[in-house]
Amino acid sequence: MKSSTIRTPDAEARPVRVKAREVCVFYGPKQALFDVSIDIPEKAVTAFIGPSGCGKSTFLRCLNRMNDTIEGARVTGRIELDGDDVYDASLDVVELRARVGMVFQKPNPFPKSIYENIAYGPRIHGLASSKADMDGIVESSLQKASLWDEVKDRLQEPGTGLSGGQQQRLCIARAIAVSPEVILMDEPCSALDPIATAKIEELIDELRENYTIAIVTHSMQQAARVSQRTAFFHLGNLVEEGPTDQIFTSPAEKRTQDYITGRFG
Ligand SMILES: Nc1ncnc2c1ncn2[C@@H]1O[C@H](COP(=O)(O)OP(=O)(O)OP(=O)(O)O)[C@@H](O)[C@H]1O
Repeated sequence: MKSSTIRTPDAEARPVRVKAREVCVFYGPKQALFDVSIDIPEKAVTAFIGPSGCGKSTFLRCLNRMNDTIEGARVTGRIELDGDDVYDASLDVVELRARVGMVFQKPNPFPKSIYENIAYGPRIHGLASSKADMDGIVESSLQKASLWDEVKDRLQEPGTGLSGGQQQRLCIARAIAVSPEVILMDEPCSALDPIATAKIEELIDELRENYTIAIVTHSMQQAARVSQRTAFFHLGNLVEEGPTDQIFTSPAEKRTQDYITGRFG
């Protein structure tokens, strides 16, 4: 596939980082996704919305092969990251998951210190050649996740001792620490209170300057606040996708209109 660009409402055309074509997913005999094709541009947030069970998380997990970990799951079609076939048999999946990081619904820090939560990934990927190097990666990752000031004096304390919102920012810092190109977020605020949610949304907005972000959200308000592009899924189909303001104000499809006006969902 040729490289291309895509327009986001805030800026000039952005290069496409992730290309999915005719992606189908099966869980055993049951088909959960039907021929999903989408381009995801860099330095923008793409939101996946739609009613429960429509396949948003399933599709997100295709992008870094997290579905490989689900027994009976099968993916067909093609997904490219910067032109590389994500499902190529010779591709190193551990490497892929460093390039395409993931943040989950419930914050899931390792049962280790705050420092170790960040240092673990860079260590296994050989990204630091000295203790000073590693200290630098830990600090800059926590800075980028807007957590440094809150934890700099307690780096040796357990990550699990932080508040829910801090834990989620720790998980974002952990993803950032291995220098990903893409960050996937699966309802990253669903376990958080409104103040912690606002902080994460602010952070997502900052992160998009440097990363390609795809986020699954149940909240249309959140999609409208944080994303530049929105994709609406229904019953395993990608119904339509486009600039967020267009999807919310003048969608092309009646099903999208019905969903965003609360007629179902
Ligand atoms: N591990 C699994 N095994 C079998 N079926 C699954 C599995 N995970 C998801 N499914 C099914 O695939 C379909 C899509 O689920 P998915 O979780 O991707 O939807 P979703 O839009 O993210 O839903 P929600 O918003 O409720 O999280 C659903 O019918 C679901 O039951």
